[in-house]
Amino acid sequence: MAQPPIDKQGVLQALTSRFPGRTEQIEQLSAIVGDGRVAATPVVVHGGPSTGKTAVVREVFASLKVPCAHISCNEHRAAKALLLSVAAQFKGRKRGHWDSGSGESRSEQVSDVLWQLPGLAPPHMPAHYIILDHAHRLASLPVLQILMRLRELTGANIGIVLLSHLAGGSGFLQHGSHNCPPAVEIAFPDYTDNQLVQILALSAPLDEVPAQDKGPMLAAYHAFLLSVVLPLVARSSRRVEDLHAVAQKMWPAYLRPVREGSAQVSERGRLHAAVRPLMQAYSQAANTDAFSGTSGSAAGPSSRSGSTLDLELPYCAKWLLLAAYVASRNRPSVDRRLFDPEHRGRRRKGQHVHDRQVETATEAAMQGPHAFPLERLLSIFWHLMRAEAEQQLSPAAELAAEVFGQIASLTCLRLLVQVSPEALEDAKYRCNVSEDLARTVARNVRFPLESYLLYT
Ligand SMILES: Nc1ncnc2c1ncn2[C@@H]1O[C@H](COP(=O)(O)OP(=O)(O)OP(=O)(O)O)[C@@H](O)[C@H]1O
Repeated sequence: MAQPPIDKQGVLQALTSRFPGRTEQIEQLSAIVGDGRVAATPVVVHGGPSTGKTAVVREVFASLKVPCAHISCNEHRAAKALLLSVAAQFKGRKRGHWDSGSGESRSEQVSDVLWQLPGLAPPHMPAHYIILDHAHRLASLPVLQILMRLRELTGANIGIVLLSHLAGGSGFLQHGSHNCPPAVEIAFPDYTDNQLVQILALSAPLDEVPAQDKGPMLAAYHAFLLSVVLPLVARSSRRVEDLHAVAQKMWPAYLRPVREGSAQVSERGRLHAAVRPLMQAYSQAANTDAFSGTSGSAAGPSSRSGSTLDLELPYCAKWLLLAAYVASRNRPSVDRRLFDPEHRGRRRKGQHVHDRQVETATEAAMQGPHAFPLERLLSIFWHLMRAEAEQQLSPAAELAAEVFGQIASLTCLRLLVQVSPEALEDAKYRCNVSEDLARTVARNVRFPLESYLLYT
């Protein structure tokens, strides 16, 4: 039976009211995938954790009824498993149900699966899409190149949407894959406080509130989010789920005076006083928690204890953190002196910190960490890795493969902060870890940090 035509305007309206703060992104994505033809270029949807990438992209596809396979690169990174899951989801869709791929023949070769694709998404039919979630985890793996060039390689009418914490232009697509076509980028910036309030207010517990009281109750909920939930949580986490969980815990206490008949819903001061003990208990609990407590404190992640990080961070992340620390403390002009073999040889003869260095170190400490482009971070990281490989302390090639995933993890932990999310080619980062912490990590991996800090 023929499908009724989609009311695109209605769909867009419904999507934008369902996802506050994402109107522009919904319109951009719908314009690309909504016309039934294949996107000429891959699409990279990028932004920090919990910025709505997965939810928005899935809903846009579902609402516009565009056929797609959704793959999480946290689960699948091997080419065969990934392609089998794509083929199974496309087949399941043809059969009218979704199939995660569990029943597929595991004896098939990658090439067998590839050649099934033109039959599942023929060139004369509407485009099918692969949505690759956490795509930065495929950076530097050959399967990413295959996926990016699927249409060219197989002739199937398949487009690709990559969801990632990193912009494609920031490097994860380019690294080792020069043949990839250029991508259209759609940025999902962090939400403002007002946008978070609008999002959280969508799930305000109003079901049991009589119709005539819903307006005042919703206004009270907004006030509650702004005066209780955001101040308590938003500095350590801006994840919608975290904020929502705290809102659920605190709301009954905030509303207790109204329930007991001792205050009106409009008496914000009295409602706030009722929830204050619970807020204090929450802050204290957070402060004694070595992880969330310090990240939520005014001092931020830079004050985390080194020993906690020693245990938590993977080896590759420690080297990235050290590279970031060096990048944020030294001026770019000293990189050549540090990493050029000739200069390095000279430095080895006298590794003491000279008087001038002590002065400039003090100046640098007063100025705080500099922002640096991703490209510079990677360059310093590769140099450190090369030095590490020379000393044969660890398998540097394996570390290199993990690098983009670890950058994303450090960004999630806010040890690395992306300071210019919109500027794609020159996305900039800042490393906020304290000197003590940097030294602890350096000691842990036996890295002579002192001799890499030239400052000027
Ligand atoms: N604008 C929004 N409106 C309503 N809910 C939202 C919005 N943004 C995020 N959410 C909700 O927040 C949760 C996390 O969103 P989602 O998983 O889409 O984020 P993400 O950017 O894909 O995160 P990650 O990169 O960590 O996978 C989901 O429950 C989602 O519905």
